[in-house]
Amino acid sequence: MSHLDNIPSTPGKFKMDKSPYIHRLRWHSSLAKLTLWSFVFLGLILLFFFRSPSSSALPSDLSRRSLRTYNWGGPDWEKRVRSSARVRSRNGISVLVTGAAGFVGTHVSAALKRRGDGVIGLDNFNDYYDTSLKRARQALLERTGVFIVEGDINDSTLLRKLFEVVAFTHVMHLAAQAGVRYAMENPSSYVHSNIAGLVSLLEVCKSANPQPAIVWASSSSVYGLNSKVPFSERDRTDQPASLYAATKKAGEEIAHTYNHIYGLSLTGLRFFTVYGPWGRPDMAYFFFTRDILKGKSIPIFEASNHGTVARDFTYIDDIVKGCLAALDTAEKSTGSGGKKRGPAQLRVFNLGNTSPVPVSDLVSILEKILKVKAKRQIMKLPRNGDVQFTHANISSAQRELGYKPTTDLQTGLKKFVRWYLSYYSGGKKATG
Ligand SMILES: O=C(O)[C@H]1O[C@H](OP(=O)(O)OP(=O)(O)OC[C@H]2O[C@@H](n3ccc(=O)[nH]c3=O)[C@H](O)[C@@H]2O)[C@H](O)[C@@H](O)[C@@H]1O
Repeated sequence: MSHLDNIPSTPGKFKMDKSPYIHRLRWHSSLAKLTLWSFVFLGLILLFFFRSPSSSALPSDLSRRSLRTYNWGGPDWEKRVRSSARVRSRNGISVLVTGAAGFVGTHVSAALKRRGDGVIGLDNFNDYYDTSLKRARQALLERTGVFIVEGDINDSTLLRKLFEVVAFTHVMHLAAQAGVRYAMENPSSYVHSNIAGLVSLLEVCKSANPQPAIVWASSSSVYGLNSKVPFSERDRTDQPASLYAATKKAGEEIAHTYNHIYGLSLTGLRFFTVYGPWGRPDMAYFFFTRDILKGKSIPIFEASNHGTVARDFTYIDDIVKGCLAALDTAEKSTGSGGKKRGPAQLRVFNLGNTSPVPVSDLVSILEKILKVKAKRQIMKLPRNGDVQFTHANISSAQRELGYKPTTDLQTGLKKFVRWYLSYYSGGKKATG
């Protein structure tokens, strides 16, 4: 019997003894043991959080994933950061890319590096989906010379350290809790990443000297119940249909505040259902592919009265071009030392494809490419945040960013499937 077995788990486990004296003695000794073990336990927890001076300790009331600790710091680490952030082309920029092991983050980081910009990635490698895919993306970036620092955007000590080591000219902020439906399961992770994380990042950016210009990922979901099509940046965005959308909308308002008070240059990009190679396994096109190949049935949502559900699916390469153009046209922030010195740029752009495709057509395209008939299971659109359709008006991005999507869904899905088959035939399994 282990000595741990003596510790009562609940006061209810105490039995009444005949002698009140013996009872009191036992009670006192048990209480002493309980106190002792409580201290030992508390000590262990504190040791866990503070064992390294360069590890981050985060408030415990946030999401489960934020309790992780990360190791960073030291001369070797700083050397890697500097080398990765070194600008190698004339007029190049140095960019901190948050969410660099994510789908869009990986593609944007690689594209920036390819043209000679300095890039440092930051990612917390959370387990919202298969982390081995994130690690594979990390390995891919490492081969191109991009170092991803492991850490959370809520860790302001780490962020400040990064700005101390590198005078970033730009921040490409892509770290977020993504996914529309998962917000019902884990609401706090959306608040943690998309609101608290954004504020933590902007706080450090506003105090940096020089302040960087920031481009960040908003979402088409901010249009929510808006029924005016195509969605224009001027349309109302005050009817979000999911908590995810609400946190992205909150992000846009927070961006306004930091622009207004501190002179930060801020550009929000409303992405429309981005897809492509190295994509996110939680997205429909990805798990439809997996399940069609497995012979599993796939749920296809349909609105009431057999209404079509459609998305303005946008190919990753088009999105990357939009991101780079947003960075290149971003004006400098105007503040310094946390003080605004003049008005600064504040923009928001739709980055979509401008041709919505019904989800059932997406499935037909996949069937053709995979040469497998899907087991379609038509379901009512769940009332958990999904909107019936999205459709981007991109004239503003076209005018100011030179943004012009060129990949249709069929071409883009072919490229995705080619990647999917080669990635998962290389011994990797699509889990889920
Ligand atoms: O555009 C955006 O801003 C958003 O795009 C996607 O959200 P969503 O369009 O809902 O993408 P999927 O989850 O891949 O769904 C695509 C379509 O398939 C439908 N769907 C989804 C899941 C399913 O089981 N069946 C089904 O028919 C959805 O209703 C939707 O019309 C991303 O997941 C969000 O992170 C992103 O912010």
